[in-house]
Amino acid sequence: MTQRFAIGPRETAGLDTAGLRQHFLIENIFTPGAIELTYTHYDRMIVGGAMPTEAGLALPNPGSLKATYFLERRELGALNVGGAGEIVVDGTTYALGLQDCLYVGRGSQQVEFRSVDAASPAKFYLLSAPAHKEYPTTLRTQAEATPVEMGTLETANQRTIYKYIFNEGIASCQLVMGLTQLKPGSVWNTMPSHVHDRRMEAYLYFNLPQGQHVLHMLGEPSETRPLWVSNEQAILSPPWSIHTGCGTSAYAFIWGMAGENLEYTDMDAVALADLR
Ligand SMILES: O=C(O)C(=O)C[C@H](O)C(=O)CO
Ligand SMILES: [Zn+2]
Repeated sequence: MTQRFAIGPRETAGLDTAGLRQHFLIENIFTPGAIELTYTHYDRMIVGGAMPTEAGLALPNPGSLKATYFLERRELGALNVGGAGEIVVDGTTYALGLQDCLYVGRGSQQVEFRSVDAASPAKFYLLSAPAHKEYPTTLRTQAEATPVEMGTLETANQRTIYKYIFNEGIASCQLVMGLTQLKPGSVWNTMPSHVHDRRMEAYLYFNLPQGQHVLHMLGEPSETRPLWVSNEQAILSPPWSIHTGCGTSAYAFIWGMAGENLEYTDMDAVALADLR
């Protein structure tokens, strides 16, 4: 498990492109036959991916957690963006189709990720945050994640937001997780932009057609910075940072947060005129 330290707005403003990428971009989320994990000190979120092929992949217990097992003091969200898959939690098997999400509660000792067909492997995007109590392990399919329509085609930000783990969906200690799909012809996400100083956020950009990319924007509203992102790469978004993106085509992304509360609507909009 690699590690990222938390840095503040002043330090961020002084970074060059390589420095910005080193702190805020996670280039490798899905490796066939492996689990990739990055520990960020923003709200101690762990961001990663599990891409099982022929064999199942067990959630490891990285030494740096100093825990008896990964979820001894943590909760986990896993959202599948690949082929059909299964997650086995302490002997119970959950089937996850495309864009289904499993919440795994604190105290679950053995978690294994499997693909139904190694030729079309599942890709489980993983987020894990510290947890103070046990909530039941719960599956929510995309069909159950009530869609909310936002934006318009005229402003190129027409999109559907699916919420899975939040105060009115799957119960959790602090993890919030969902997915946004842009409509064809729309390219702007999280526009108008916002910050939420009470929670960090992580983004996985995916469903980008071959050769298309996203320009992700971060930084304080008065000091923004661009970062080019490829398909299936993730971004760390500090609580003080805007996070908005513009693609060279439509795309999707998984957003996830940890921090003070579970209310999706807890965000402070930034007026376009105030962005610099
Ligand atoms: O496109 C959007 O708007 C989003 O998906 C926004 C994220 O859900 C988010 O930033 C939640 O805080
Ligand atoms: Zn946000």
